Amino acid sequence: MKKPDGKVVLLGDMNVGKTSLLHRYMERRFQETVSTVGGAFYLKQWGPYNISIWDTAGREQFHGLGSMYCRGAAAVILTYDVNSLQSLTELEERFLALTDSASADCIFAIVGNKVDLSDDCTSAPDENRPRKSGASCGSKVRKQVHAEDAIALYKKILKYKMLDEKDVPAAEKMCFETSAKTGYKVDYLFETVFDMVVPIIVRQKAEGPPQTVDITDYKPAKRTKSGCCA
Ligand SMILES: Nc1nc2c(ncn2[C@@H]2O[C@H](COP(=O)(O)OP(=O)(O)OP(=O)(O)O)[C@@H](O)[C@H]2O)c(=O)[nH]1
Ligand SMILES: [Mg+2]
Repeated sequence: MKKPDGKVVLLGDMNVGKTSLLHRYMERRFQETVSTVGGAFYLKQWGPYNISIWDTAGREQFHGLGSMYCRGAAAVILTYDVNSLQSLTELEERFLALTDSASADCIFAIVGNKVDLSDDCTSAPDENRPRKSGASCGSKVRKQVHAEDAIALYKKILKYKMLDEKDVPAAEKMCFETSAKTGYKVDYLFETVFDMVVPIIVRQKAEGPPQTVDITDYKPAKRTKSGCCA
């Protein structure tokens, strides 16, 4: 297997459609999924580079693995379901801290999936009315999360990472709405992210492997009978 040059990780609550987005992009179809256990990855050739795209489990019981998958990541795709405000809230409360192990110049994309269930309900919410889950809008449900909510989260992420807005891609560019079911904006999402990841890969390669000690390589010195080291 070719060694990946860079890493992109999908994070987000269970059921938001991370696996379905990856299937749609890599296999060009929408198929029934089972809830992910642990994590899995695909390799994507992008120009001269191999990019690994990691699909992680949203289930709480696998939460501890998240920061391991994020280690050294050049991009993190934070995914929510546009019909679940809770799934957006979880990104900030549960998933953002997992990205501490990502590359220092990691880019963040925020993706609202399942727009096919509500895409005729894009008008701004009535601020005086609570956002009721499942409220009807024509034949579809009213969207619970709007583009401005995702943009607000992006700005919170910048604060959390202590990044200046002028040094990173604009929020409007990094917040996407997709449908893994219809394929809406799925290619656009991944390809925008891959293009942005290339300069990070180039820098990571120029700097060489991270200066860390691999403790699995450690072999204790042989002890002689007298207790001194050989
Ligand atoms: N209508 C619609 N359903 C979707 C879409 N994407 C995913 N689904 C459905 O939502 C459910 C969950 O999708 P998954 O891709 O397994 O979700 P996940 O985020 O990988 O979930 P975990 O692996 O548990 O973290 C499945 O029944 C999918 O068929 C979409 O864009 N539109
Ligand atoms: Mg999954």
